[in-house]
Formats: sequence, C-alpha cells, structure tokens
Amino acid sequence: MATIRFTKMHGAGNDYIYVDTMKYPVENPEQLAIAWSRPHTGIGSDGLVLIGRSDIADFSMRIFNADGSEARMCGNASRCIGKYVYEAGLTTKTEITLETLSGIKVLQLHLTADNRVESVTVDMGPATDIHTVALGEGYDFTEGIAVSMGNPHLVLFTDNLAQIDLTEVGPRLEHHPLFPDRVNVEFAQMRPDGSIRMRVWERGSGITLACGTGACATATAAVFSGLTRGETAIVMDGGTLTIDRDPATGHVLMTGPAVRVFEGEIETD
Ligand SMILES: N[C@@H](CCC[C@H](N)C(=O)O)C(=O)O
Repeated sequence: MATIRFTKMHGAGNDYIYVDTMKYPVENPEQLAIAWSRPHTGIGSDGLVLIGRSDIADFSMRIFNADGSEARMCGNASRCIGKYVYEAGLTTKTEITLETLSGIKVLQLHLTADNRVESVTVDMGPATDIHTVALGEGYDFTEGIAVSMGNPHLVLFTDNLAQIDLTEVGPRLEHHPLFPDRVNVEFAQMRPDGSIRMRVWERGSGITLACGTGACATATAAVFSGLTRGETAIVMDGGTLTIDRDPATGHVLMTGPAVRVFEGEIETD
C-alpha cells in the first residue's frame, strides 16, 4: 500500500489530477486514471497528469484520459503544470520548457503582484495535417476539418450549436473510421464579435468543459476556412482561451487560466 499526494487543478474547467512523480512514482497510470477519474468512487476528473523530470527540458508531462488512454498532448494541463511547478517552488523560472510526447513546449507564466501564477501562454508548436474530410453517409455534417495539435482533432462548424446533442454525435465521430486512433471532436459556432463558441467531445474522456488543444484546432480551422484572421477568443463551457499565431514561427500560442482546486492523498494497492 502506498500513499500518493495529488493536486486537483483545472484550466477553464478541464480538470485533472496532478501527481509530482519526482516525489510519488506512479507505476500503473492507465489503471489509476480510470479509477481516480470516476466521480463517485474516485477523486473525479477528466484524467490524470504526471509531472516528472526530463533530460531535455525543465520538466516532463504525461497525460492519461479518464478511460486510461495516453494522449500525446494536453493544452490545459500544460498551463496547470506551469502554475504547479512555480508555486511549489520547483523552479523560479517564468519561462519553462516542458517535454511532452509531441515535443518540447515553452510555457510563459503571467504572475500576479503577489507572485502567483494567474495565467500561462503556451507555445503549442505548429498545427499540422490540416485538411477537409468528408464524413460520408449517416452524419448530420457532410464534412469537417481535421487538425493535428500533436493529438488529433475534428472541427465542425455549425450555425446552431445549441442543437447539437454531444452525447449522441460525440462518440460516433470519436470512433469515425477515418480516425483509427479515435479523434477529439469540436463543434464550433462563429459569434458576431469574431469570437468562437465551441463545445468539445474529448477522445477518452467524453464531454469536458474545455480543451486547450481543441481550442487551438478550432482557431486553426477557422483561419483555414477563411472565417477569422489573427487572435481569436474560443469560448467554451468552462471558460475562454485566447489563441494567436506567432508570425515569426507560425506556431500556435494559447493563453488562459490555471487554477488549483485542492490537494489530497489517496492510497494505492
Ligand atoms: N483536454 C486536453 C486534451 C486531452 C487529451 C485528449 N483527450 C486526447 O486524447 O488527445 C487539452 O486541453 O488539450
């Protein structure tokens, strides 16, 4: 039996359990992500995030969805890790490099007057593999836009977001045959002020209140479709992220909040 200390954090409502594996090694993250994410019998979360040492960056991140599957990248968790490591005194840097399965990301911390991390900008790298996909028969949408942010996304623009039944169409599209590794699905509606309202069905976690890589994919798909140019606010159920593009590198820049909810300890067998 081992006792593991964890921190529950959220970014725009996308909530994960964070464990510092430099202090508390975790041997079976896939099983623990499933057990701990359950709302009634576990801690309750969208998944599990492991913060670790890295030989090539300041820290490393591993992210497991609520179904135990490992993802290559998570935007909201990367911001929360910036807050975690700075406020825990693990670094004094305000520019932090983070090793992920989709490469090294650079986090820029934005501090309050009393030295807390209020928000974080993450250089998410380039969006890649952007293309229109035909969904085929049996779907209300004829086509969507596929975008990779290190992890796969399918963005669908609609004029009536309120009418989308995420619990019905989300899982069907997550398992669409075009995406053998499954896909994160974003439904998006342009708003008169140029911002985008978006709701997400996440691969491996279902409906979440926000998705950082999904917000980047949505902003990228909007530019690809000629709907927006430049900085875009992506308004999700749990909060808003600002997505921009670095003109020098073409990289996607994501800015948003990171919030610590509570700490606790949990026993493993
Ligand atoms: N919520 C995340 C993405 C988490 C991983 C995703 N569900 C996947 O399987 O690719 C974010 O904020 O980016």
